[in-house]
Amino acid sequence: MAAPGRRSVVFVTGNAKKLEEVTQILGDSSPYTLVAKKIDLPEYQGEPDEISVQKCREAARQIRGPVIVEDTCLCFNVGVLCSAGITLTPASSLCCSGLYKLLAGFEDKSAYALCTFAFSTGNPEEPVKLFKGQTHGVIVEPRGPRDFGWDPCFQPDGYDQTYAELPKAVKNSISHRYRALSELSAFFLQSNPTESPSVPS
Ligand SMILES: O=P(O)(O)OP(=O)(O)OP(=O)(O)OC[C@H]1O[C@@H](n2cnc3c(O)ncnc32)[C@H](O)[C@@H]1O
Ligand SMILES: [Mg+2]
Repeated sequence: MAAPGRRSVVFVTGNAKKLEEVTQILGDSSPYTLVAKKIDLPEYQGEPDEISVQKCREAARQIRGPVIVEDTCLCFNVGVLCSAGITLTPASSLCCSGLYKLLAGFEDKSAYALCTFAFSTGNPEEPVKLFKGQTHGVIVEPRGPRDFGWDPCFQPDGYDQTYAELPKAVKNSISHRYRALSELSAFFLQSNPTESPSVPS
């Protein structure tokens, strides 16, 4: 239940680790309460923006009200395989060691994690708003706990530990998710200054 006086927004995700991070990033002091709904939405294919819009529209249709969804993908920069980059979605997901091996023959192991939050007012006539965050890094041989997706094989630029090895608080202060959530919070601040979510700076 949302605390009295705090705005609540439904966040639809089927991923408990993602929800855990979002909750930690927003922190207790946020005047904004996330009401999590575990719904396994279809895994749409396409460009990241299209995926997020479709996912959000479907979530809003099911919830019948304002809703947030989040979509994350790991994009490789190797121009040889695909000039637009390769996006890892669950439909094409590989285990971490597979991911590293996939890039083994390529010199360019750079990649970026892209997170997109999508917000719908619940009105299908209104456009879905997108808020994005990116963190750049390299794909390395997996290191660290393997409890969250590709964290063991993504080493953010400027660090010698992978996302999985870094303390959670550090990942949550530099991550793609943190950056996208900052954009979302700024939007809520702007649109409703008295009842808005905040991301600690
Ligand atoms: O219900 P949703 O929110 O869609 O949850 P999902 O697990 O399907 O999430 P995505 O489609 O956004 O994510 C695609 C894959 O990327 C993984 N992933 C997402 N965020 C990650 C992160 O911060 N670190 C590592 N892996 C992540 C996730 O576990 C999925 O296998
Ligand atoms: Mg998904």
